[in-house]
Amino acid sequence: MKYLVATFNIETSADLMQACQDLLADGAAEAGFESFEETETGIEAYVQKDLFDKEALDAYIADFPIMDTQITYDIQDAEDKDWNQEWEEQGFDPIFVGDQVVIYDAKHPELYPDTSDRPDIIEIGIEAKLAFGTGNHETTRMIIAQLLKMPVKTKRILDCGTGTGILGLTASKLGAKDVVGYDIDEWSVENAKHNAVLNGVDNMEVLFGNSSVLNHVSGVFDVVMANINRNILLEDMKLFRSVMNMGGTLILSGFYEEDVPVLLEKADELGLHEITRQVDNNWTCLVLGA
Ligand SMILES: C[S@@+](CC[C@H](N)C(=O)[O-])C[C@H]1O[C@@H](n2cnc3c(N)ncnc32)[C@H](O)[C@@H]1O
Repeated sequence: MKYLVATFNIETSADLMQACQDLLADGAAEAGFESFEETETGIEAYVQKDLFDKEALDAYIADFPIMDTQITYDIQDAEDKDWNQEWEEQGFDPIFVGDQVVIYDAKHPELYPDTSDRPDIIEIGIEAKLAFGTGNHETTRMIIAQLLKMPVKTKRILDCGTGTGILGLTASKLGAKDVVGYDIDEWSVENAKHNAVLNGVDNMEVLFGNSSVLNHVSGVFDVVMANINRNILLEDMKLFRSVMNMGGTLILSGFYEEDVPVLLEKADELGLHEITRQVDNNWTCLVLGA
């Protein structure tokens, strides 16, 4: 897989730098970028060559939400290495969500968790490859934590932006009747399907595409989960709402605490109300009820 690396330079005042870095990362993510790293003068990020949407990136920069900010970037081929292999070789340590769920690297037996004293714990093996979702990120863990508080047994669950499939797999292991996941990244779709097989989950369907796939999914869902980013959530909340059943729940994450008001405003327009929220390291998870 060929990657490009971009070095973004942001000219702004010192007190706005962090906000600019965060916003730029959001915008770049929509143009296909991943693996963001803050530098002293901006950010550095990687993008798969065939996923790079230059037009979207340039449009975002041209219309950057913080005034009087100059953003330039330099982009070149990333060192040609097998990212996939490097990621897999590193492995990741088991990640516990409370004492009910543990996510472990299925490729690395030496990193398997010792759960002998917790016979009831739900174990989820993930081969992450390049997809997002090992439980290492606050947003993933918060959604799982919220899911654990809900009646999931026999419910229908939708996992938007499924990544490795981790949220859908957890729902399935909690006894969901069936799960539908989707992702705009083909690699993630393959990875989520693979992880479903790995975990013996046979009631999770994984679709390729954005929220428009929901127009072709029949029936409604009891729980809709989406860990994407503020702008996509704002765009897609109406569709999410349209596939929720009466009394259904929407769990959102992938945004910062300062984004809550605008998301709640949208929720209100759609007849959704806040049930609870969780914040971890400024990342936020909102649980909304119909
Ligand atoms: C932050 S990751 C979340 C992965 C996983 N659900 C988790 O919670 O760890 C966001 C995922 O959404 C996908 N994505 C980004 N924009 C999307 C869109 N418009 N529609 C569907 N998926 C999208 C990305 O490819 C990525 O896999």
